[in-house]
Amino acid sequence: MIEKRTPIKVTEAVNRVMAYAREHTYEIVSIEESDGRVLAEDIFANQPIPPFDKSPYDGFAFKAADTNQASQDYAVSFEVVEHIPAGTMSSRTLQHGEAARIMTGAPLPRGADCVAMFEVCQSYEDNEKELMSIKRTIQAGDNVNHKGSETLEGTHLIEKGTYIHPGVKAVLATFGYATVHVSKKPVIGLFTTGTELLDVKDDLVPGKIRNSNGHMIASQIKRAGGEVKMLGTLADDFETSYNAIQETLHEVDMVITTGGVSVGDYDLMPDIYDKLEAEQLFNKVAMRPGSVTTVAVKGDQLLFGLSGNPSACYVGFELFVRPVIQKAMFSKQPYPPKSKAYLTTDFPKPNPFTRFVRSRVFFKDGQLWIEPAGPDKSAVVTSLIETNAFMMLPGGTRGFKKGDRVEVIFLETVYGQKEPWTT
Ligand SMILES: Nc1nc2c(c(=O)[nH]1)N[C@H]1C(S)=C(S)[C@@H](COP(=O)(O)OP(=O)(O)OC[C@H]3O[C@@H](n4cnc5c(N)ncnc54)[C@H](O)[C@@H]3O)O[C@H]1N2
Ligand code: MOO
Ligand SMILES: [Mg+2]
Repeated sequence: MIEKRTPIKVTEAVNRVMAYAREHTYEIVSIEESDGRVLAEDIFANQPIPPFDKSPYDGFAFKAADTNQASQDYAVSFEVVEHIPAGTMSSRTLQHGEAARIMTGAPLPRGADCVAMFEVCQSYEDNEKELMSIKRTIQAGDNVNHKGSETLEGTHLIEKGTYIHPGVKAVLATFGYATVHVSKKPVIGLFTTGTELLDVKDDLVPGKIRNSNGHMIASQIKRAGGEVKMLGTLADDFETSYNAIQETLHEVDMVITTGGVSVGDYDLMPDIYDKLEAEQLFNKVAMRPGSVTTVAVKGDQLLFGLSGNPSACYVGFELFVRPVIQKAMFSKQPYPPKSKAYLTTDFPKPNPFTRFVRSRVFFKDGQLWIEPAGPDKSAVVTSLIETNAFMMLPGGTRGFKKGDRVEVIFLETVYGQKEPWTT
């Protein structure tokens, strides 16, 4: 008699796993190497932006009050007493009737309170003196980027847990962060299991297949932000598999195995978990594919027993492993974002369990549409080519029609959402 497994809801399974998700430690990397990493520190403005009153235009700086009498019929003249390129502080204080020729980004000279663009000024020379005239009034503060007008010193600007993208890097550079505290990538030990598995370099032989899960999951780990420790393929032999898994526990933050979690004669993972004295959080989830996904915990270390079937394996990773990796990296939004889209085609299959259909989501005419990416079978690998989302169909439903609104879980995005979604 095989053991009877009791399926639990996906949401409950995710919650059980996330109860063991922990923030990891940090490491320091150069700003150049920080792309795609996650900030492990809050960033406060250690200076105002801009750090000084500066000109946003190429033009002239002067005292605005000097233009009070100016009009289309009456030009006010200034003597141009200095030139201020960007990067240079003026050494003098402007007096009434004096102007400084100033470039975009240059600091305003003392005594000046406005800037007029070249386009509204007339430059000329008289008696070897450099002069400028203007036929309009300018108000104090016009065309000045005031110190601190963008950001005051001390402002909390970037939250720990923020994904580092080009815009974040621009701000880090502004504040002089040559090195950045980023979350250390969690190291995930990855075993593939199955006597039938060949290496990617091997020629096919009868009865065997190439190991695709290893490369797929390694890539999913990297996409989720983790670091992979490839531990190779284990034949379906209890002792060698048990020893290999046991030995690796102290070298990695968590372990993923693929295959061997169902009820077959060579599905060894449940017994390996028992011998490891790891507690199984669940061994059956009310979902398709990936219903046999098993997660165990030894001490506080998570062991993910993903299904051997490629699509089930893929789905199991995104639902259960990805949020743990995200949490380890301080993400405040560890769950894949969810929205709704219009179904492009009939999907007549009934859904006894929550179904995660590997799908392609896209925009058309301002609406989000979703279509199944290929045959919806757990053993299928080719439907993963076009997959950038899951269509999540609730358990207990009887099939869907073209044009129905269905739920979408996005996979190809670095932005998650704060709340776990419910099925
Ligand atoms: N009597 C029952 N049989 C099965 C059940 C069940 O409930 N009762 N569940 C089915 C479901 S659902 C799934 S999913 C699979 C899960 O199988 P396992 O997780 O035990 O995985 P394996 O038996 O090791 O392999 C299944 C399948 O996947 C292929 N595979 C395995 N590893 C890889 C790899 N690295 N790369 C590519 N393909 C791989 C393997 O050759 C098998 O074809 O069990 C059902 N059976
Ligand atoms: O767990 Mo299986 O993937 O439901 O097909
Ligand atoms: Mg099996």
